[in-house]
Amino acid sequence: MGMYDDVFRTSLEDPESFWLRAAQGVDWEVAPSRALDSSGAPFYRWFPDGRLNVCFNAVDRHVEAGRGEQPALVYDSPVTGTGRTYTYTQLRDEVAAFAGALAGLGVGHGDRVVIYMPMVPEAAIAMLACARIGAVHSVVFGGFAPPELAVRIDDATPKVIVSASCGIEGKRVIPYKPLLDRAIELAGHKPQKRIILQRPQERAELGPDDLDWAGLVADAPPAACVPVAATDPLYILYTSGTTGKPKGVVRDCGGCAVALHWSMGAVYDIGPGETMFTGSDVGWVVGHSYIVYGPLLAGATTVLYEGKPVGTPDAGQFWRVAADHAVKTMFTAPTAFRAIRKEDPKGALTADYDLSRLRYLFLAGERLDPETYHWASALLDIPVIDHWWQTETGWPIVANPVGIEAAPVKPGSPTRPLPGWDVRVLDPSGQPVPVGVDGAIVVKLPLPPGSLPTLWNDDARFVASYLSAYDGYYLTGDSGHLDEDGYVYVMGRTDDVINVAGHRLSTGSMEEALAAHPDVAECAVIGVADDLKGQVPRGFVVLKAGTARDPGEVEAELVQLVRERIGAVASLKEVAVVAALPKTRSGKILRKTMRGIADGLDEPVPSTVDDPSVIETLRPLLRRPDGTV
Ligand SMILES: CCC(=O)SCCNC(=O)CCNC(=O)[C@H](O)C(C)(C)COP(=O)(O)OP(=O)(O)OC[C@H]1O[C@@H](n2cnc3c(N)ncnc32)[C@H](O)[C@@H]1OP(=O)(O)O
Repeated sequence: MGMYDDVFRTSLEDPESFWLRAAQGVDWEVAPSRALDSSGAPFYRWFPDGRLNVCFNAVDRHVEAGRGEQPALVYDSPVTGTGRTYTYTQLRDEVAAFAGALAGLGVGHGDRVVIYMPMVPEAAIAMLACARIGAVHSVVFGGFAPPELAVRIDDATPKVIVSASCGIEGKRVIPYKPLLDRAIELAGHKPQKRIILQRPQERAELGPDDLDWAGLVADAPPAACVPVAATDPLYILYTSGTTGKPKGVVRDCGGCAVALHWSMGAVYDIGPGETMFTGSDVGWVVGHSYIVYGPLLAGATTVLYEGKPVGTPDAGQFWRVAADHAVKTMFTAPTAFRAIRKEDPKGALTADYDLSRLRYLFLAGERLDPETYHWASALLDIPVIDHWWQTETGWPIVANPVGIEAAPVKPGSPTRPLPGWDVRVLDPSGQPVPVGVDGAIVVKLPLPPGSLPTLWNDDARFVASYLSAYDGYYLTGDSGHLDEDGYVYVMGRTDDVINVAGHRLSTGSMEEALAAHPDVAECAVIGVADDLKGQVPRGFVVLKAGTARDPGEVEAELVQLVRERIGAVASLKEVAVVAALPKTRSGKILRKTMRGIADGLDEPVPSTVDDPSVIETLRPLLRRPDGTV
């Protein structure tokens, strides 16, 4: 039996000892006497009597251990032509100062702070500063439009919002202040203050409730780390559900610190002094876990990159970052590699850089297609590791744990479940499906530390969304199968959530946006396969009877409407006005059938269809975006 089998078995047979041992990798104010509290099942709590501070673990303890001069965070920004390295001492001082500024505004233990920022070091500093004083941050991805930000403000009810004057998207400067002002206007909850980081590319005009980051920090006394309960929330991160209202995934302090610290060694093979580069955004869980908390908890160096894989200015930037900062482990989404490959099919730009320190490429966020896997493997000649996880889980469920024991790779599979994750595949009646047969991928409860204990202020939705489909199991919402070696194959979603360039988006919320147009009677949004982004949404609308508008005009307005309501990141570029949508006799729109036809599958028309001719009329339009056959 191999090392992986041993560790995996122990983690499931004796989780108590396994996770208490892992907890020793973290510094505690009060060490936990036990790992798991099941008394409130299905609500589980990890390290119930432990007390710690996550910021202390991510920053201060490395200074105290004598590594204050080691680089902690490297900011690399081709879009501004600037960069900066923060040592652990410098990072501690900046975080303590900003934490002092927040405390001066009355932010304390349990208060929420929304962070709406581009990829600047101050985003990570703000997150760590919240953790330092026991406040709960909620980072909102900068690509979301004001209505999406407003919904999150209303749910998290923050005392303070931290933002910046602008973000930079390639060559475009995007002023953030008007977006923030609009969101606050739309929200019912009004935060007391907004702190704005002024950037030289576009300065914001500050109003009476706005405070300038630099001025505030200059006058702030540094704040000390406040120990909190391991079960206290560290952050809330919203993720798309099937309806328009996003789900506020809660992460607790103790579980997050222990699991991320453990994963840094076991999964990513990163230890103190080594460098990890995660090409993502702090607005996603990948950014929370593996740009900010994971590498810092491990005492490693993290690279925070403000740029794109291509176009800022070229497809060699990931290689430049890897070479310049002696990166050992790189982590990004498959889309980023598909974009690089499209620009530089032979990977010729790698020749310009010394990649001898790069040991691993990790990919996640969407399905890794075998073609991209083979291309990256051949180009880099290092292990390319597909892994699968979710905002809810906080760290990987399935991966090839190179820090424990590397398993043979099977392209198309992220390998086997990691220790702590008891993954099963079930049929609709709750029975395990045979090897090779697709079903719902679930995880037997309790989930390991670091995964969501609940949804913010919504225990009922937590149970309804994740725990009610199969008693005793967490429903991942992904479908797939296991093979004879226990390898997991994740094939798609079981709901209407789609994955566009590694961004999880709700077709339901796009439909809500389309339905808000005064000329739209009904609509459907489906995700269709896309060579670059994995999936892209396509919208189909039926106009209200008697509408005399030009369909092309309405289509363009609808594309713009989704951009304004959800954000450019939704990437809804195609909306078609149609005469009717295919439905069952009971009136349910046949989205799955539409999806199958659009993806070129031999999709059977269900016997419950009301009017088969509607599908036949739509078929050419579904197959080809321009309607040609
Ligand atoms: C494992 C758990 C998880 O799954 S957590 C989620 C992990 N996912 C990720 O890390 C995301 C990976 N994807 C990416 O980083 C990007 O999509 C990459 C690959 C870099 C490509 O970026 P880009 O060329 O901008 O395409 P895109 O599809 O992301 O963007 C579509 C439109 O949205 C815009 N956008 C994007 N980000 C922002 C932002 N922060 N602020 C404002 N706008 C943004 C883009 O500019 C683009 O706009 P447009 O349609 O071209 O006008």
